[in-house]
Amino acid sequence: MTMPNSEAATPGGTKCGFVAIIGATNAGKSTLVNALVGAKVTIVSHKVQTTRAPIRGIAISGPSQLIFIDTPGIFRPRRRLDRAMVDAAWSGAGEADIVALIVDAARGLEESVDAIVGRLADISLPRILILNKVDRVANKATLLDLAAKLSARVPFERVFMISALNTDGVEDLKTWLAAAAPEGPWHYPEEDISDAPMRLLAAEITRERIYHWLHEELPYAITVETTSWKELRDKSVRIEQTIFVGRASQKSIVLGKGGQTIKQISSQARQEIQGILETKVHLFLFVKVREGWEGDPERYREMGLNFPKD
Ligand SMILES: Nc1nc2c(ncn2[C@@H]2O[C@H](COP(=O)(O)OP(=O)(O)OP(=O)(O)O)[C@@H](O)[C@H]2O)c(=O)[nH]1
Repeated sequence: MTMPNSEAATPGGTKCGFVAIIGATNAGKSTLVNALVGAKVTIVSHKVQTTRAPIRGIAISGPSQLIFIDTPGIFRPRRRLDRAMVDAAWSGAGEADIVALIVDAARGLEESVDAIVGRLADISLPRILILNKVDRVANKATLLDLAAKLSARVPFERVFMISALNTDGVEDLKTWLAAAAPEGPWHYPEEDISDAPMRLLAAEITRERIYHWLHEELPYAITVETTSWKELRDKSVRIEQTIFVGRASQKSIVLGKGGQTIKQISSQARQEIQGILETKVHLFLFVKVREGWEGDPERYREMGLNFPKD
């Protein structure tokens, strides 16, 4: 494995593994990475300063640093942004040390899983299969059946049956990944992991809240940037963020009637950021129209994506 950032080396016996998490929408990728990363929330951003694919989280297990590469769960991309994200996902998978396919065991072998498995066969890297949501499967024999069907399509080094939500089996998975990671220096210095990306994490939290409230009304991607971060004397933190939308009509959707929507988004995002920082947070959100950004290669680069050619 190449080590572009050798300055981050931790001397003696360290391991560092890139794990690409591949799965259909709703398979539980975020829940799993959050469970693996644990209380020590690190990078959970689509926009980390990396030349690799976007990173969803970093976990430390003994001498091993595990870096989870994000894969958006869109496998029928129509828009340019979606295509860029899917391309990033697959190129990320190609650069990883291990590819982990996560499947919603309660839904079984649906079409989207089938499509992913078909493409997985082209990647000549160690693969593992993670059957998630086993808490929702009453008949455990169906799990073995599903594992057998998927393994017949493409061989896996190992099959894990977990519940990311209850964290059942997550520790075993983490221990296995940590042992399987190749020897080498850590890619990210520990202090970088916990400090620098907080601005990105905070932006991501707001973006998630916007999607939560508006995913049906706002089919277009929006971006959020943390523009200011100040620690005040009373130890509280004042954060300013700008939400970029593609059109004026989207701006009014984000604001909502009488500013009600943005108020909800702001309040929930503030509480979540507050929970992570463990200090009082003042969050100020601004909405700006940035027309035509979907056709602007620079914006893609900012998000760590390549601009897809048609
Ligand atoms: N019952 C149960 N629900 C789960 C489990 N893991 C995840 N979920 C739920 O499944 C839904 C989707 O989980 P996410 O982690 O957002 O899935 P994702 O794969 O990251 O989704 P995308 O980012 O949209 O691709 C959420 O409602 C989770 O709470 C699990 O082990 N058991």
